[in-house]
Formats: sequence, structure tokens, C-alpha cells
Amino acid sequence: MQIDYYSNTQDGHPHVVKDGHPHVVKDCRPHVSTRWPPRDGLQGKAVVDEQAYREGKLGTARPAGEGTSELINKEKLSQGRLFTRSFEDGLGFEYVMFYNDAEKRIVCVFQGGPHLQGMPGFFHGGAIATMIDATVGMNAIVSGGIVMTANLNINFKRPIPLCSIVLINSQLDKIEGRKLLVSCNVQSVDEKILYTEATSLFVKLNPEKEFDIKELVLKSAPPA
Ligand SMILES: CCCCC/C=C\C/C=C\C/C=C\C/C=C\CCCC(=O)SCCNC(=O)CCNC(=O)[C@H](O)C(C)(C)COP(=O)(O)OP(=O)(O)OC[C@H]1O[C@@H](n2cnc3c(N)ncnc32)[C@H](O)[C@@H]1OP(=O)(O)O
Repeated sequence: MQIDYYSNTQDGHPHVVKDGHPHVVKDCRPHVSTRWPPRDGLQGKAVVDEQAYREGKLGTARPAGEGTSELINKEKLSQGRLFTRSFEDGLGFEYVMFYNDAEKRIVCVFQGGPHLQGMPGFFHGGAIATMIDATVGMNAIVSGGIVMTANLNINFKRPIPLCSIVLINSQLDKIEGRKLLVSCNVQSVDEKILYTEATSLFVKLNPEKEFDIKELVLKSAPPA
């Protein structure tokens, strides 16, 4: 495949375009956290905010609603933002997607940052799954409207080095009524290494749900 959309870069690496501006993650090397694995028992931050726990602000694992957790309230929800865009520049998900309408496919150029580490020096599988879901999800949305992921199957074939740049090639395979089947693979930029393969099922929401999700998306947009 000819990758001409970033052939104009000068350092031989694709520049990830963010918000219309060329953006490169600089000085980004595989990073092994000194806190992982923990050497002297459990280290790092507590998973539960102790202060909030003592003040009774944290609910038990009940569904959010009146009288459950004070922390899960409208104000909190209004701070919602797209997961893949909620990291500081260069630390999390840096990507750009190119959609080919005639072929119903998307190529995503993805360069994950050091905060996406799983095994030392490699991406966390959940981060890869997130980027795959975002890419096949966008392919389904632009092909079919408002959809939700109903099923996602992933085969992790090779570990992906942290901070490396990969291509996520997504393809709409079939539409069956409200169901959209989308497959994808994750490859190295030179297409010599096949890291991951995935298939997915998206289901178009019915009109009532579609209205709800539009409202939700509009309300959850981060402040300009
Ligand atoms: C134009 C305005 C645009 C506005 C939006 C703009 C921007 C959006 C902004 C940002 C988005 C950015 C990027 C997108 C990135 C990522 C996308 C991420 C998407 C997600 O990350 S999303 C979270 C995880 N996702 C869920 O949280 C879903 C929970 N779930 C449900 O909400 C329901 O489950 C639902 C809705 C899926 C279906 O429910 P439902 O009631 O509508 O439909 P129903 O159950 O009747 O199924 C209908 C037919 O699908 C078959 N079917 C269903 N499920 C199946 C399965 N698992 N396996 C095999 N077949 C299945 C049935 O068998 C039947 O098949 P058949 O018709 O042949 O009988």
C-alpha cells in the first residue's frame, strides 16, 4: 500500500496530525516504570480515595442514581470527554484517521504514548483494544450512523513496542439490517509485522436511543 498522506515528512516518521496541526511525539522511548512490578509490596497510589471513603462520599458498587455516590453526579458527568482525547499531548493516544468513502475503509495512524504501557516497553492490550474500537467504531459510524459496539474479537499476535507508530486498517465488510460487521488489522508502518487482527459487530440504535446518544454526545463535549 502506498502511504502518501505522510510522505512529506522530513525525518522519515509519520507526523501525527492533531486538530489540524502537525504534531510529533518527541523524545519518546520505551519507558519502564520503576513502580512496575512493585518491589516492596504494594506501591503507588491507592485505588480508592481514602479521604472520600472516610467521609462516606464513595458509594458501594451500586448503579449510579439518587442516594448512591455523591461523586457520580451531574457535575462529574458534565466533565466527560472522549476517552482517547483525555490524555496530555504525547502521553496517550495520538492518532489521525483517513476515511475512504468509496471503499468504506479507514486507515488510522496511531502513535501511543508512554502512559499506555502494559508489559514494560509494550502497549497495554486494553489500549490497543481501545484504538481498535475507536477505529472500527468510526468506520461503522460514518458508514451507518449512530451505532454501538455489540461485539469485539481481538487476536493479539505480536506485542507492540511502546511509542511505536502503527497502522490500523479497518474495513466495513457487511451490513445486515441494523448490524454492521467491521474487521481490522494492526500493522507496522512498513507493513512487515502483523501485530493484531480483530472483527467487530456494531448495531445501529433505534431512533429513540439515537436521540438519547446525540444528546449525550453534545452534553459531554469538553469546553471549547
Ligand atoms: C450524526 C450525528 C453524529 C453524532 C455522533 C458524533 C460523534 C460521536 C462522537 C464520538 C465517537 C467517536 C468515536 C467512536 C469511537 C468509538 C466507538 C466506541 C463505541 C463503544 O465503545 S460503545 C460501548 C460498548 N458497547 C455497549 O455498551 C453496548 C451495550 N449493548 C447495547 O446497548 C445493546 O445490546 C445494543 C445497542 C448493542 C443492541 O441492542 P438493541 O436492543 O438495539 O438490539 P438487539 O439486542 O435487538 O440486537 C439487534 C441485532 O444484533 C444482534 N446482536 C446484538 N448484540 C449481539 C452480540 N453481542 N453478538 C451477536 N449478535 C448480537 C441481535 O442478535 C440482533 O440480530 P438480529 O436482528 O439478526 O436478530
